[in-house]
Amino acid sequence: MPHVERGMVVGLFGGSFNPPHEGHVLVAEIALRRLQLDQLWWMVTPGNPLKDHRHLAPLEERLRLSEALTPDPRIKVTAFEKTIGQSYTAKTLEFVKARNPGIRFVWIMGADNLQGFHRWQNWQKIARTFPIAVIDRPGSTLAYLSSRMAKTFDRARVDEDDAGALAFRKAPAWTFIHGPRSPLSSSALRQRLELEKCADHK
Ligand SMILES: Nc1ncnc2c1ncn2[C@@H]1O[C@H](COP(=O)(O)OP(=O)(O)OP(=O)(O)O)[C@@H](O)[C@H]1O
Ligand SMILES: O=C(O)c1ccc[n+]([C@@H]2O[C@H](COP(=O)([O-])O)[C@@H](O)[C@H]2O)c1
Repeated sequence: MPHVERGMVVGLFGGSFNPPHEGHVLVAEIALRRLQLDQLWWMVTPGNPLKDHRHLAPLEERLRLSEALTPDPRIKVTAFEKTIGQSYTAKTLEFVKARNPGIRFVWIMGADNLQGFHRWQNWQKIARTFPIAVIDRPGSTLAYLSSRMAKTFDRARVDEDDAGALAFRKAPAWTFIHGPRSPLSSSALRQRLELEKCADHK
């Protein structure tokens, strides 16, 4: 787990990063700036519990590519979930919180994940324990209108103009951050790579 100093504000950005891309970097940059983070932990998951792992690249490769994409020293690329044997976010966050007293954490995710957040293990516990920042993504901008998470925690929504203080709010507290958006996705990149491979073999 990355080293932190007491009093820091740390964003936790979990993902498959299969492969990582500039859309992820944009999310990290927006989160660092708008949430006024001291650090952002780019947490490469051993495997999203809800995704098929057949096309998941090895963790070492996803780590290496993530590191190459993120020169900002405030971004700490880590795969500590593998070390602690965890892929459920609720469990990981419980562990992180217990190990780091005096640190303020914010969970960060793209707007597409807001739509399915109610299928995550102990999702309500996550939302009642950690402030959450949802970053806009093409195709999911209106997700907050329909998602179960947004409806359940409607009254805990914080105006994005106050995102800089989100880490200091008592959970449940969440915000939806609009701003520059990237249409990139790992699945599109994987598809393109497959097509290129097929073309090479012709
Ligand atoms: N272009 C993007 N804009 C905003 N958020 C994004 C973008 N791409 C990924 N994210 C967010 O980054 C986190 C990690 O995403 P992930 O590694 O699954 O990438 P992905 O591009 O969504 O992958 P896939 O296409 O395989 O589902 C998630 O919270 C996801 O919502
Ligand atoms: O804990 C869960 O049930 C859970 C279900 C789906 C996704 N997650 C986490 O959400 C993060 C984003 O996942 P992904 O695959 O969209 O990049 C990553 O850290 C996953 O481990 C967690």
